[in-house]
Amino acid sequence: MRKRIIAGNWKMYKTMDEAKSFVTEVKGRLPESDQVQAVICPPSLYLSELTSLSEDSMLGIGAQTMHDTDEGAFTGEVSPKMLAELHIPFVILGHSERRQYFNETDETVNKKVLAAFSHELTPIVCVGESLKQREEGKTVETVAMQVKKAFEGVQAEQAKRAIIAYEPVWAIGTGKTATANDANDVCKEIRSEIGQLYDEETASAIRIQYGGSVKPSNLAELLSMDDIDGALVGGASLDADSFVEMIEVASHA
Ligand SMILES: O=C(CO)COP(=O)(O)O
Repeated sequence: MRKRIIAGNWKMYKTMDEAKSFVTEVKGRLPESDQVQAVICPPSLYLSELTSLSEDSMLGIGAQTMHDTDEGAFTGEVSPKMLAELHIPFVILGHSERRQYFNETDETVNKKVLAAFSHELTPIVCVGESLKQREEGKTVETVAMQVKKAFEGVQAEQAKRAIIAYEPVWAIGTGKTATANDANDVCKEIRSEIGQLYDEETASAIRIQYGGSVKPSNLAELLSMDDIDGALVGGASLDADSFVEMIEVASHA
Protein backbone atom coordinates (compact mmCIF):
# COMPACT_ATOMS: atom_id res chain seq x y z
CA MET A 1 0.00 0.00 0.00
CA ARG A 2 1.46 3.34 -1.05
CA LYS A 3 1.40 6.05 1.56
CA ARG A 4 -0.66 9.00 0.42
CA ILE A 5 0.93 12.40 0.11
CA ILE A 6 -0.92 15.71 0.17
CA ALA A 7 1.44 18.57 -0.62
CA GLY A 8 0.56 22.25 -0.54
CA ASN A 9 2.34 24.34 -3.15
CA TRP A 10 2.10 27.83 -1.73
CA LYS A 11 3.66 29.45 -4.82
CA MET A 12 4.46 33.15 -4.11
CA TYR A 13 1.90 33.67 -1.36
CA LYS A 14 1.94 34.52 2.37
CA THR A 15 4.03 36.83 4.49
CA MET A 16 6.47 35.28 6.96
CA ASP A 17 4.04 36.01 9.81
CA GLU A 18 1.18 34.32 7.97
CA ALA A 19 3.38 31.33 7.15
CA LYS A 20 4.45 30.92 10.77
CA SER A 21 0.86 31.20 12.05
CA PHE A 22 -0.23 28.56 9.55
CA VAL A 23 2.43 26.07 10.67
CA THR A 24 1.86 26.74 14.36
CA GLU A 25 -1.85 26.18 13.97
CA VAL A 26 -1.78 23.26 11.56
CA LYS A 27 0.91 21.14 13.21
CA GLY A 28 -1.25 20.64 16.29
CA ARG A 29 -4.33 19.73 14.27
CA LEU A 30 -3.00 17.07 11.90
CA PRO A 31 -4.43 13.60 12.44
CA GLU A 32 -1.91 10.99 13.61
CA SER A 33 -2.10 8.76 10.58
CA ASP A 34 0.51 6.60 8.93
CA GLN A 35 -1.69 6.50 5.82
CA VAL A 36 -0.93 10.05 4.78
CA GLN A 37 2.03 12.38 4.61
CA ALA A 38 1.30 16.13 4.87
CA VAL A 39 3.72 18.57 3.25
CA ILE A 40 3.79 22.29 2.56
CA CYS A 41 6.10 23.95 0.09
CA PRO A 42 6.52 27.61 1.06
CA PRO A 43 8.64 30.27 -0.66
CA SER A 44 12.32 29.40 -0.18
CA LEU A 45 12.89 32.40 2.09
CA TYR A 46 10.76 30.70 4.77
CA LEU A 47 12.18 27.17 4.54
CA SER A 48 14.62 27.41 7.40
CA GLU A 49 12.21 29.03 9.86
CA LEU A 50 9.31 26.71 9.00
CA THR A 51 11.53 23.64 9.23
CA SER A 52 12.41 24.57 12.81
CA LEU A 53 8.78 25.38 13.63
CA SER A 54 7.48 22.09 12.28
CA GLU A 55 10.10 19.93 14.00
CA ASP A 56 8.68 16.86 15.76
CA SER A 57 5.34 17.26 13.98
CA MET A 58 3.59 15.35 11.16
CA LEU A 59 4.08 18.30 8.83
CA GLY A 60 6.85 17.97 6.25
CA ILE A 61 8.41 20.92 4.45
CA GLY A 62 9.39 21.05 0.78
CA ALA A 63 10.94 23.54 -1.62
CA GLN A 64 9.19 24.76 -4.77
CA THR A 65 12.23 24.60 -7.04
CA MET A 66 16.04 24.56 -6.97
CA HIS A 67 19.07 24.86 -9.26
CA ASP A 68 20.79 21.70 -10.48
CA THR A 69 24.31 22.47 -9.27
CA ASP A 70 25.73 22.66 -5.77
CA GLU A 71 27.06 26.20 -6.02
CA GLY A 72 28.07 28.83 -8.55
CA ALA A 73 27.44 32.24 -10.03
CA PHE A 74 23.69 31.83 -10.45
CA THR A 75 22.16 34.98 -8.98
CA GLY A 76 18.95 34.39 -7.10
CA GLU A 77 19.06 30.60 -7.13
CA VAL A 78 18.95 28.05 -4.32
CA SER A 79 21.05 24.87 -4.61
CA PRO A 80 20.27 21.24 -3.76
CA LYS A 81 23.20 21.28 -1.34
CA MET A 82 21.62 24.19 0.54
CA LEU A 83 18.27 22.40 0.78
CA ALA A 84 19.95 19.22 1.97
CA GLU A 85 21.83 21.15 4.64
CA LEU A 86 18.49 22.38 6.00
CA HIS A 87 17.19 18.77 5.92
CA ILE A 88 14.40 19.69 3.49
CA PRO A 89 12.98 16.33 2.43
CA PHE A 90 11.01 17.33 -0.70
CA VAL A 91 11.45 19.57 -3.72
CA ILE A 92 8.91 20.30 -6.46
CA LEU A 93 10.58 20.16 -9.87
CA GLY A 94 9.32 21.14 -13.32
CA HIS A 95 6.09 22.78 -12.21
CA SER A 96 4.25 24.09 -15.28
CA GLU A 97 4.69 27.68 -14.01
CA ARG A 98 8.47 27.11 -13.92
CA ARG A 99 8.31 25.66 -17.42
CA GLN A 100 6.14 28.52 -18.68
CA TYR A 101 7.74 31.56 -17.00
CA PHE A 102 11.29 30.46 -16.13
CA ASN A 103 12.35 28.52 -19.22
CA GLU A 104 12.50 25.12 -17.56
CA THR A 105 12.64 22.30 -20.06
CA ASP A 106 12.54 18.51 -19.88
CA GLU A 107 16.36 18.63 -19.99
CA THR A 108 16.74 21.04 -17.06
CA VAL A 109 14.10 19.13 -15.11
CA ASN A 110 16.11 15.94 -15.65
CA LYS A 111 19.31 17.60 -14.37
CA LYS A 112 17.45 18.78 -11.28
CA VAL A 113 15.92 15.35 -10.65
CA LEU A 114 19.40 13.78 -10.77
CA ALA A 115 20.76 16.51 -8.47
CA ALA A 116 17.89 15.99 -6.02
CA PHE A 117 18.64 12.27 -5.75
CA SER A 118 22.35 12.88 -5.32
CA HIS A 119 21.46 14.89 -2.21
CA GLU A 120 18.82 12.44 -0.93
CA LEU A 121 16.02 14.92 -1.62
CA THR A 122 12.72 13.46 -2.82
CA PRO A 123 11.64 15.16 -6.03
CA ILE A 124 7.99 15.86 -6.79
CA VAL A 125 8.26 15.81 -10.57
CA CYS A 126 5.47 17.73 -12.29
CA VAL A 127 4.12 16.76 -15.68
CA GLY A 128 0.98 17.73 -17.54
CA GLU A 129 -0.48 18.66 -20.90
CA SER A 130 -1.70 22.05 -22.10
CA LEU A 131 -5.29 22.59 -23.22
CA LYS A 132 -4.13 22.55 -26.85
CA GLN A 133 -2.33 19.23 -26.38
CA ARG A 134 -5.42 17.75 -24.71
CA GLU A 135 -7.69 18.98 -27.52
CA GLU A 136 -5.33 17.48 -30.09
CA GLY A 137 -5.51 14.11 -28.31
CA LYS A 138 -1.84 14.33 -27.29
CA THR A 139 -2.23 14.07 -23.52
CA VAL A 140 -0.71 10.63 -22.99
CA GLU A 141 2.07 11.15 -25.53
CA THR A 142 3.02 14.50 -23.92
CA VAL A 143 2.98 13.27 -20.36
CA ALA A 144 4.79 9.99 -21.13
CA MET A 145 7.57 11.92 -22.89
CA GLN A 146 7.93 14.33 -19.95
CA VAL A 147 8.23 11.37 -17.57
CA LYS A 148 10.73 9.56 -19.79
CA LYS A 149 12.97 12.60 -20.09
CA ALA A 150 12.72 13.57 -16.41
CA PHE A 151 13.87 10.08 -15.33
CA GLU A 152 16.78 9.68 -17.76
CA GLY A 153 19.75 8.29 -15.80
CA VAL A 154 17.69 7.77 -12.62
CA GLN A 155 18.18 4.34 -11.01
CA ALA A 156 15.19 2.12 -10.20
CA GLU A 157 15.89 2.32 -6.46
CA GLN A 158 15.75 6.12 -6.70
CA ALA A 159 12.67 6.16 -8.93
CA LYS A 160 10.79 4.10 -6.35
CA ARG A 161 11.16 6.98 -3.89
CA ALA A 162 10.13 9.66 -6.38
CA ILE A 163 6.77 11.36 -6.57
CA ILE A 164 5.18 12.35 -9.85
CA ALA A 165 2.53 15.06 -9.88
CA TYR A 166 0.17 14.94 -12.84
CA GLU A 167 -1.07 18.49 -13.24
CA PRO A 168 -2.98 19.25 -16.43
CA VAL A 169 -2.03 22.85 -17.15
CA TRP A 170 -5.62 23.81 -18.02
CA ALA A 171 -6.79 22.74 -14.54
CA ILE A 172 -4.31 24.82 -12.52
CA GLY A 173 -5.88 27.77 -10.76
CA THR A 174 -8.87 27.71 -13.08
CA GLY A 175 -11.41 25.91 -10.92
CA LYS A 176 -11.57 23.24 -13.65
CA THR A 177 -10.64 19.81 -12.33
CA ALA A 178 -10.13 16.80 -14.54
CA THR A 179 -12.80 14.25 -13.69
CA ALA A 180 -11.51 11.66 -11.27
CA ASN A 181 -11.72 9.05 -14.04
CA ASP A 182 -9.82 11.17 -16.55
CA ALA A 183 -7.16 12.03 -13.97
CA ASN A 184 -6.82 8.37 -13.04
CA ASP A 185 -6.51 7.30 -16.69
CA VAL A 186 -3.51 9.58 -17.14
CA CYS A 187 -1.97 8.56 -13.80
CA LYS A 188 -2.33 4.93 -14.89
CA GLU A 189 -0.49 5.74 -18.15
CA ILE A 190 2.26 7.41 -16.12
CA ARG A 191 2.60 4.31 -13.96
CA SER A 192 2.73 2.16 -17.06
CA GLU A 193 5.47 4.39 -18.54
CA ILE A 194 7.47 3.91 -15.33
CA GLY A 195 6.86 0.16 -15.68
CA GLN A 196 8.32 0.26 -19.19
CA LEU A 197 11.30 2.39 -18.16
CA TYR A 198 12.00 0.22 -15.10
CA ASP A 199 9.91 -2.73 -13.95
CA GLU A 200 6.63 -3.64 -12.26
CA GLU A 201 8.06 -3.25 -8.78
CA THR A 202 9.13 0.33 -9.44
CA ALA A 203 5.83 1.14 -11.12
CA SER A 204 3.84 -0.07 -8.15
CA ALA A 205 6.08 1.71 -5.62
CA ILE A 206 6.16 5.17 -7.17
CA ARG A 207 3.61 7.64 -5.87
CA ILE A 208 1.54 9.68 -8.29
CA GLN A 209 -0.36 12.79 -7.25
CA TYR A 210 -3.03 14.68 -9.12
CA GLY A 211 -2.95 18.49 -9.10
CA GLY A 212 -5.25 21.17 -10.49
CA SER A 213 -8.03 22.85 -8.50
CA VAL A 214 -8.02 20.18 -5.79
CA LYS A 215 -10.03 21.14 -2.70
CA PRO A 216 -11.55 19.36 0.31
CA SER A 217 -14.79 18.70 -1.60
CA ASN A 218 -13.26 16.87 -4.57
CA LEU A 219 -10.32 15.14 -2.88
CA ALA A 220 -12.08 11.99 -1.65
CA GLU A 221 -13.27 11.07 -5.13
CA LEU A 222 -9.81 11.61 -6.61
CA LEU A 223 -8.22 9.49 -3.88
CA SER A 224 -10.73 6.70 -4.43
CA MET A 225 -9.01 6.04 -7.76
CA ASP A 226 -6.48 3.20 -7.96
CA ASP A 227 -3.61 5.16 -9.45
CA ILE A 228 -3.97 8.46 -7.57
CA ASP A 229 -1.88 8.47 -4.40
CA GLY A 230 -2.31 12.05 -3.32
CA ALA A 231 -2.60 15.63 -4.44
CA LEU A 232 -0.46 18.66 -5.14
CA VAL A 233 -2.64 21.53 -4.07
CA GLY A 234 -2.25 25.24 -4.80
CA GLY A 235 -4.97 27.66 -3.69
CA ALA A 236 -6.76 25.35 -1.24
CA SER A 237 -3.53 24.67 0.66
CA LEU A 238 -3.19 28.30 1.75
CA ASP A 239 -6.01 28.14 4.25
CA ALA A 240 -5.29 26.22 7.47
CA ASP A 241 -8.83 24.81 7.82
CA SER A 242 -8.96 23.62 4.26
CA PHE A 243 -5.45 22.10 4.44
CA VAL A 244 -6.26 20.20 7.65
CA GLU A 245 -9.56 19.04 6.15
CA MET A 246 -7.73 17.62 3.14
CA ILE A 247 -5.33 15.71 5.39
CA GLU A 248 -8.30 14.33 7.31
CA VAL A 249 -10.03 13.29 4.08
CA ALA A 250 -6.85 11.55 2.93
CA SER A 251 -6.46 9.73 6.23
CA HIS A 252 -9.99 8.30 5.97
CA ALA A 253 -10.82 8.00 2.29
O1 LIG B 1 -0.36 24.27 -9.44
C1 LIG B 1 -0.95 23.64 -8.59
C2 LIG B 1 -0.22 22.93 -7.53
O2 LIG B 1 1.12 22.81 -7.86
C3 LIG B 1 -2.42 23.59 -8.55
O3 LIG B 1 -2.89 24.85 -8.19
P1 LIG B 1 -4.45 25.01 -7.80
O4 LIG B 1 -4.75 23.97 -6.79
O5 LIG B 1 -4.55 26.42 -7.26
O6 LIG B 1 -5.22 24.81 -9.07
